[in-house]
Amino acid sequence: MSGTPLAVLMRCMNFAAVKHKNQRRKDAEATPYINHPIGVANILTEEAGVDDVIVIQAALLHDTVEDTNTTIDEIVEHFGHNVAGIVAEMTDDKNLAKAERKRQQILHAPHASPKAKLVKLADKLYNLRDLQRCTPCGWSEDRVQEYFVWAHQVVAGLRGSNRQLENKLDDLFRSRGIEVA
Ligand SMILES: Nc1nc2c(ncn2[C@@H]2O[C@H](COP(=O)(O)OP(=O)(O)O)[C@@H](OP(=O)(O)OP(=O)(O)O)[C@H]2O)c(=O)[nH]1
Ligand SMILES: [Mn+2]
Repeated sequence: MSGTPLAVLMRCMNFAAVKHKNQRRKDAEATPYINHPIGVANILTEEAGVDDVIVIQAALLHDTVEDTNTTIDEIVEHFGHNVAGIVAEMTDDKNLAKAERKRQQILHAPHASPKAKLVKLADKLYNLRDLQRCTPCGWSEDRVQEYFVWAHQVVAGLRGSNRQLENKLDDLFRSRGIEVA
């Protein structure tokens, strides 16, 4: 928590890298998983004009609790309540069946905090671009298209948060034949 903003960000990046060290993305190249949280943080600074360090910290840490053994208490201890709150908002309940988890994301999106909405938009933008880049191992074309349709429904609940990200997401949805309002 203490330290210059730069030191705090490097501590987050290091924490996420250690936590995700054995994970790979689902693409054929098995890209290191850490590329994703770093890429989400980079979208926020480079493409969304975000300069709130709390949001960038949360972006770097956003999948640690959902996808590794990290607990929210650990995030609180190392990075404080503000960051931990956003990470909690980014964490799906893995006890729920997948279809229900996906439904919950659509339902919860409109009620997310403004900072969590920014991270959620950047997360979806990264994942949709990743799907355009290459199909994850074992995914059919239909599954890819279903992810776009579902992401469009989640993004509907996040609108009004960041014009640049929403415009780029809308371009992607249109490229997939999904009508945007
Ligand atoms: N597009 C893409 N996604 C990959 C890849 N490797 C891992 N993922 C992750 O897979 C998740 C989407 O896959 P699903 O089958 O829908 O979800 P699941 O992993 O939770 O079962 C995303 O998780 P998430 O970050 O929690 O996001 P979200 O599901 O909440 O959008 C995404 O980060 C990849 O190579 N390409
Ligand atoms: Mn993610």
